Amino acid sequence: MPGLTIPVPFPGDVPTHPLLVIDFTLVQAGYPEELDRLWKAATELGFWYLKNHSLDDEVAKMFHVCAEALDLPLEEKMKFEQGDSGDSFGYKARGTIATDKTGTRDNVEFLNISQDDALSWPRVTHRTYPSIVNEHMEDTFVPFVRKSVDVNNTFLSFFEQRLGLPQGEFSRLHDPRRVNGGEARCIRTPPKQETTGVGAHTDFGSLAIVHNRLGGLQVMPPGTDQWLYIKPVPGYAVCNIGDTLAIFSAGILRSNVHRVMPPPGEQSQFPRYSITFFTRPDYEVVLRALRDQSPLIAEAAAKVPEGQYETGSTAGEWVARRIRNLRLKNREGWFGSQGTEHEGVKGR
Ligand SMILES: O=C(O)CCC(=O)C(=O)O
Ligand SMILES: [Fe+2]
Repeated sequence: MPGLTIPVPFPGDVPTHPLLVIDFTLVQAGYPEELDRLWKAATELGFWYLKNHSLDDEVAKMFHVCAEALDLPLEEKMKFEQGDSGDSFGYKARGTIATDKTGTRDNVEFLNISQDDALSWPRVTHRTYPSIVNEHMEDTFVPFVRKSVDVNNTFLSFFEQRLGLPQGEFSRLHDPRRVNGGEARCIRTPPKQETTGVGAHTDFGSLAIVHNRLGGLQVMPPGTDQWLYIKPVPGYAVCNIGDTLAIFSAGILRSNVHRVMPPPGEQSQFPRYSITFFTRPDYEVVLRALRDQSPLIAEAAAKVPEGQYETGSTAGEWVARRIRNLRLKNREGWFGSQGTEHEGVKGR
């Protein structure tokens, strides 16, 4: 299957950023040293490698089925396009969002399958998908979503405990039984690209688990202005914190800026696929720093300008607004004046 195995290794001569490696089995077992390292990763860079996540089989199937789905004729995929009204689920065609302040069009396409639709299958919660997705809901999407939800719930329980929140608070805000924005995403970038794939951004939701075979993902470490590749390591996922956890924790959990560039060196000759799972809060949850529930968060919130982490919006509205603002059709007249939708949490 083209693009799914690693055709050529990641080059040794491009600048990379090391990530802490977190062993999921040790997190589950509550090893204090592993938990300390996870906390360090989540609060300093907001990114870490995850090993022993036991998602390998599910991820292999996802790469396979997603490649087939993205191979469908454009006309067929367009029947499921996410549109310009802020919906995330469905197909996103190439060239529909800007990757920089001048309005350069992106060159990635992706397919987002809602967590709710996978978990309620065959009942539709949000929308329908191409038939190849439906055919593989039970053997591919549902198991991938279930296991990914479990991994992220383990992280959420630990973060809420370390933040001093009441037990079960993050589980309550990310309750899979309520309607939420969680989704599985399959991305494809064509080979031989020279421009940015996914522009600089922070993630809209709470947590992401990214599975990469080819390079391309880059982070800008805090306090620098340099982009560095995150080297894909076979069997390791890359996890990162998104904006909604940064908001709930008044910035204690770090949502760091990242982007996707063409794979480096010889890898650029191949199409790039990536598979991500995003956990997002339930639609009805109001996004604000949870200062009244944790002295630690109250202390952090007191150090930033009043209202910085008070969005006044529910997660459903807030994420939809961020997505709407990305779509080029909604952005006429933006370029040159207002910048991009990529500057992180600024009370939007
Ligand atoms: O493709 C990747 O490596 C990461 C994609 C990403 O950052 C995103 O979809 O938010
Ligand atoms: Fe991202």
